[in-house]
Amino acid sequence: MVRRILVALGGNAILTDDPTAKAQQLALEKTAELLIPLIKDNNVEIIVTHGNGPQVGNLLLQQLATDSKKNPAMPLDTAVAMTQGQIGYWALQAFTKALKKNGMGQVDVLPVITRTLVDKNDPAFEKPSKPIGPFYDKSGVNELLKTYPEWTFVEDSGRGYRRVVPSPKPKGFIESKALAAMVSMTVLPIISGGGGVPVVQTEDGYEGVEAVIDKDFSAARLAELIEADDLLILTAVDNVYVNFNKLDQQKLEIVTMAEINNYIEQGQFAAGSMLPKVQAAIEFVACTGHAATITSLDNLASFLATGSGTRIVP
Ligand SMILES: Nc1ncnc2c1ncn2[C@@H]1O[C@H](COP(=O)(O)OP(=O)(O)O)[C@@H](O)[C@H]1O
Ligand SMILES: NC(=O)OP(=O)(O)O
Repeated sequence: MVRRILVALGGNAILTDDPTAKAQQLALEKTAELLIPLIKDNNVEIIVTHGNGPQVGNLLLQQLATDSKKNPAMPLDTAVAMTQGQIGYWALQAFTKALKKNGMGQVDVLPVITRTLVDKNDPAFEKPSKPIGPFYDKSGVNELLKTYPEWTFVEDSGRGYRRVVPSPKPKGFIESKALAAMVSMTVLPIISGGGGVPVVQTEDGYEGVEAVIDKDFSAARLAELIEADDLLILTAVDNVYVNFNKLDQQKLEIVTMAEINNYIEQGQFAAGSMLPKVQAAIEFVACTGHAATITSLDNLASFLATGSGTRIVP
């Protein structure tokens, strides 16, 4: 039986300390190599989705640095599509190379631009919560607020401040039939990057909106759509912790839905970073009865060998 795994790549799988294209491409090459043991000789097919928070925020800043009349900044939905294309292209190069090197050149890697439906009345439009772009210290934030007083910033898990934008919940995929049909042993789809381009329904179709969808929520929905056996959320930490970053922090290994919901009620997981991952994992487990795992790329080998990482089970 083929095991189907939806892999959601977090920011650090793509962007490390160096935001140059070259460094991000190299990071993705390393990521692709680390994912190969998952599929090689294991009768596993993977479907990859990825974040775009750092890249879409950086792209907006880059655009604001030019003459706005001659070269206007693109709206956020277009910037999401641009980063889907950007990261999709890098992933295409990286995964093709890794597959070929490991004797799986018959697999075609296929990144696609896709749209994700959101509700135009989602309250998230009034309450920006999705961190994008670089981290700032307090003085950097104050400096930016002089030019962009309408921007909102939040402190992000002890790592500094980041701009936040609206992040409505994904309600479905416009291209759902094509996405489901793409999954096979000879295609490695890179889909719904950056959560998908956010669109709302209009009388005659769909219209892009100013938002960035959380890729962990869209990953959970996507995993349900393609009937994945596993949802694997890869981020910078090997495990989810309670009392994170405190002296008595404790890593979670196998954790039931009841236990994890209890930790959510205690406020153990930071909004905009770990909370959406945990909530996305819960959604997948509740909907499918399968387990979901949150771990790091570096821990992948141990995950394969022993199932290590934080595994949320029914
Ligand atoms: N309770 C927690 N346990 C583990 N990590 C947490 C916790 N709360 C916040 N975090 C932070 O959340 C980060 C993952 O979120 P984020 O960086 O937004 O993800 P992504 O990898 O998708 O970009 C971790 O690297 C860690 O710094
Ligand atoms: N769109 C999104 O959730 O991106 P990150 O995972 O990079 O924050």
